[in-house]
Amino acid sequence: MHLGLGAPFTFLGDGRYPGDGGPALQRLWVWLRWRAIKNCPGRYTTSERCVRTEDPEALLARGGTLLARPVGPDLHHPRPVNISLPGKDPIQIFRLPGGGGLLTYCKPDGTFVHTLNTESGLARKVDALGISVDELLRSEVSAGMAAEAAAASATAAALRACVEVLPYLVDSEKNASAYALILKFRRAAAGVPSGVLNQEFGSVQEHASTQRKSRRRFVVTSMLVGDINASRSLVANDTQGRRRSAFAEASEEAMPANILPDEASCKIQGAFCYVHVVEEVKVEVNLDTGEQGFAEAPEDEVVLALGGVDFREYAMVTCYPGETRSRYLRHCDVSRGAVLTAIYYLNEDWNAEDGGCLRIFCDGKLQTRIKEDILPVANRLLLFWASDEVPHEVLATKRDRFTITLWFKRAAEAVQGPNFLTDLLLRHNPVSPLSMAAAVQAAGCAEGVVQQVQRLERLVHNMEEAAKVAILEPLVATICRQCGASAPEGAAGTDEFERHWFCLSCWHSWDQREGKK
Ligand SMILES: O=C(O)CCC(=O)C(=O)O
Ligand SMILES: [Fe+2]
Repeated sequence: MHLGLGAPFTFLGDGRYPGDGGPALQRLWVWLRWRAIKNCPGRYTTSERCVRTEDPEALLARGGTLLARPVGPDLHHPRPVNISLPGKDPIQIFRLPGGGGLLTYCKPDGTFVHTLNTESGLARKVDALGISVDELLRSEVSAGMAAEAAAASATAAALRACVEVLPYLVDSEKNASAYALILKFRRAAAGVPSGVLNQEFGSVQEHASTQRKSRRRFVVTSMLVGDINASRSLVANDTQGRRRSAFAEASEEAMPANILPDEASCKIQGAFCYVHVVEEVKVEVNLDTGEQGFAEAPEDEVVLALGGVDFREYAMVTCYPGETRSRYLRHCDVSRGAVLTAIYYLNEDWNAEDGGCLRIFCDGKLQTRIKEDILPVANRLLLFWASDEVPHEVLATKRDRFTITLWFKRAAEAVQGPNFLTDLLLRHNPVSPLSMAAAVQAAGCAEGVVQQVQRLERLVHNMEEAAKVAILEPLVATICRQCGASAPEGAAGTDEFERHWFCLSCWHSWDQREGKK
């Protein structure tokens, strides 16, 4: 039997992660019934009783996913990696030919809980377990045929690259991005001799370790795009030749901080920056201005509009697969309560024939006049207001199309809504150099609320997404929206404060004030 390593990436699963694994994973998928594990994209578990008593190797053999143990050398036979963590059930991982894997918890009563993992799901799990990806990859098949060896090394390189990037992302970024990262790296890896890949990824890793804490986000983009240089800020000339900075105050320190996080506060080489903002100008990024522009940055409407934008949502790496001619119909980015959309494109050698333009329409609900078609070429940063003034759509793409998107929002927007505490801790980041507490303070929250945010931040620090949700949800349900007290005895508000929780003492002080009137 041949496992078809020459045709990897054929996993279809439930259609949410096409290509995020190989034929062996697909075979497992159709053989047993799997259900998604909550908050763990690309990971599934099965409740089929018949496999509970079957160890992973027996299960894989019975499912036709594993060949009989080889007699001679050099047959495709994955070996398991065993992991024992103190206080946890032992884990056994089989990485499957072509990508993805079976991860099994071995219970003390002799039963097994099997999980099916797409390649990106596996990458996230490896990252969360803190195990060495090399160890896992050593279990990768060593294939005899050249084409198969190349495919196997492409999947291995992609997995390694993804696992190296993940520690620099926060949980929600990991969840949103791992799949796109795997696809991106795999494409980069296919056909590239592994020596070259190692060089590329190696240098990033070196860079990453020196920058670890302070500039994590920079690491990610620099890794993906390669030619983005650290510098100060984005300074631009508008069509009248006036120098303008799209980003905030004219102080060197505040400048990169206030609107874009570290990675984008850079000199963007060869990029165009379309700022569909106050005036409809197309501004070209001046490549050589460096810092000189700052002092002249005008106190104009752009600066005003971006003032108080203290939060951004997590960075989202997106892939629009070419295979399915993916597109995104006309819409405005209003649902997130953001002020500014920033999209960074990652596609080398993109041509008009590849489709996938971002089409921006002229302002107006029924307006069909096209303002601009923007090719998603590598290293292009696109900024536009996330308002109903900028209707746009992504035209059908013929190639896989990769982007990183950030939404920037004002503090007041970020702390709205009954679930704002969970939202803050799971989906939002303060714009550097603000700490979360400082940003929440700037949003006008009471000191008690700021302290709760700090406490909860510490509590869930370094936890996996699912654990964070499980811990935060019951805790925040009874925190007073007004003063931040933990108040199981309180009561929810009404009308526009429906589902907002308030402590008895806050209710009491409002009652008193009402009484005095
Ligand atoms: O990828 C793009 O060019 C735009 C995507 C978009 O409009 C969105 O995510 O809201
Ligand atoms: Fe959009």
